[in-house]
Amino acid sequence: MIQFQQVSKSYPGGFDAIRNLSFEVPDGELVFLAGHSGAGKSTLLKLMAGIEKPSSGAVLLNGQNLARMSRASLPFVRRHIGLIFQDHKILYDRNVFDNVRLPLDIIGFDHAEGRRRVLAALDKVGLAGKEKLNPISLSGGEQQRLCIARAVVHRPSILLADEPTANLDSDYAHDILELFKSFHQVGVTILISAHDESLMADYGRRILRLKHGQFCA
Ligand SMILES: Nc1ncnc2c1ncn2[C@@H]1O[C@H](COP(=O)(O)OP(=O)(O)OP(=O)(O)O)[C@@H](O)[C@H]1O
Repeated sequence: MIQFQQVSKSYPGGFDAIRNLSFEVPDGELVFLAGHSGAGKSTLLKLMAGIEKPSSGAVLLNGQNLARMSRASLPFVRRHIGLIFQDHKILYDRNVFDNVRLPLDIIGFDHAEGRRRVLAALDKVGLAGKEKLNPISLSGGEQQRLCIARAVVHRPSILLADEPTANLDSDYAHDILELFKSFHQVGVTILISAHDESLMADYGRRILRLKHGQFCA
C-alpha cells in the first residue's frame, strides 16, 4: 500500500510542485497519473520512490514513512520499486544485456540466476536476441522497452513509470501499455504518468488528474 498524507513539495525558490495531496494506492492496483506539463507528475513519482522528500506531510510504503527511514534502509525499500523515468539513463558504453543486468549487479545477484533473469526480462519486452547490441542501435521504442526490462529485472512489487509512452506513436504506445498490463496481471502495483489522457481511456483504470500540483476532476 502506498499512502500520501497531506503531502506538499516545494522546490528551492519556493515553487509548490505538489500541494497538500492525500490518497492511497492499494497493492496490485494499476493507476494512471494525468496532467499538463509541469503539473507535478514526475515530482509525485519521485516522492513515491523516496528520490525527493516532502516539504510537509508523509509518504508511506507499507506503513513505513519514507522520510523517517535511515539512509541505510532506503536502498532496501527501493529494491521493491522499479523505476522508468524520462531521462532514460541508458549506458551507451555497455550492451543491451549489461544495461538490463545493472540493477542485479547493484544488489549482488548470483551470476547464473542473474543471466536467466536478464534474458527472461528481454524476452518479456520483445527484445530477445538483441542482448549483444549497443543500445544506440535500438529504435526509440526499443530503448523504452530496454528501460522497462531494466526496471522489472529484479521483480519489483511496485512499478513507477514517468511518461513511458512519450514520443511514441499511438500503436506503439498501446503496445507499451499492454506490457504494463501484463505486469499488473501478475500482481505488480503500477503507476503510469502521461499527459495524453486519451491513451488511458481504454484501460478503465483509476486516473489521478493533477493540475498545478493539486488533484482535479
Ligand atoms: N528539481 C527541481 N527544482 C526546481 N523546480 C522543479 C524541480 N523539479 C521540478 N520542478 C518544478 O516543479 C513543477 C512540477 O514539475 P514536474 O516535473 O513534477 O511536472 P510534470 O507534470 O512531471 O511535468 P512534465 O510532464 O513536463 O514532465 C514544474 O514547475 C517544475 O519546473
